[in-house]
Amino acid sequence: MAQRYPINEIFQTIQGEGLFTGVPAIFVRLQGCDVGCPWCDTQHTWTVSPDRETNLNQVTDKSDTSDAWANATTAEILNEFIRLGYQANHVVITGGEPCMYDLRELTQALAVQGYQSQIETSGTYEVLVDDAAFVTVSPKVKMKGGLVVRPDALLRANEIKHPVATEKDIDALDALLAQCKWTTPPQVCLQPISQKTRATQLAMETCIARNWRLSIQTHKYLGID
Ligand SMILES: C[S@@+](CC[C@H](N)C(=O)[O-])C[C@H]1O[C@@H](n2cnc3c(N)ncnc32)[C@H](O)[C@@H]1O
Ligand SMILES: Nc1nc2[nH]cc(C(=O)O)c2c(=O)[nH]1
Ligand code: SF4
Ligand SMILES: [Mg+2]
Repeated sequence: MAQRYPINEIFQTIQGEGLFTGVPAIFVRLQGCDVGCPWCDTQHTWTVSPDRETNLNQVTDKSDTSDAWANATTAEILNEFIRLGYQANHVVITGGEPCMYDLRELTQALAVQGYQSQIETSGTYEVLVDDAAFVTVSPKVKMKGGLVVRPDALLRANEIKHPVATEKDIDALDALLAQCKWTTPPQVCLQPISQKTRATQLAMETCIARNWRLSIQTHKYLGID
């Protein structure tokens, strides 16, 4: 039986974060996350509630954020891109926590159809994706229930996009980086949490000192999805 993915929303916009900032992208947001970051900007995706299941056309290009979700196969997801006339060839799979699901079928099909896929993950689950997928791991400092960033997820990362509020977040990142033995180290980006002035200042200063990249959530400054 074909794998199904719980879809919170599908929409086309500009990638607002990380190394691909500015790239037109189709976003596929999956429902479900048990990491519980207190500052998470997508808390409506945390719970997969059976009584909030709906049809796929209700969650594509939806105008508001909601916890409604639709189960869809890879073929149905790809058909939605065509039906909606999307032109972007970069596809961002995010959530929620997309790596709660086996993403190999979806990312392999995207590659066959000529799309480049990018996964946004916290690194708390095994990253099951096509070899060609670009993986962005966003480690979290203190996670609920003792969840940790998996070393294998960090090793698969093409980019580490670390959320920053205070110095302790930089220290936690340094400790993580010291543990990993990469042959090609991933790009490190610092992303200030919730556009806070102090966090942005700290992230900028640290990026300059370490030669890292600053990732501001440009879509929030632009007022787009
Ligand atoms: C909503 S998460 C979904 C994907 C996955 N669960 C993760 O955490 O990477 C997407 C990205 O948004 C970041 N993020 C979430 N809330 C944020 C906030 N308030 N300020 C800055 N970044 C935030 C996360 O760290 C992650 O890089
Ligand atoms: N424009 C835009 N860029 C993004 N980059 C990562 C996002 C996410 O929620 O994972 C996101 C998002 O929600 N919107
Ligand atoms: S892991 Fe991602 S989706 Fe889950 S709570 Fe944290 S920021 Fe939100
Ligand atoms: Mg977002």
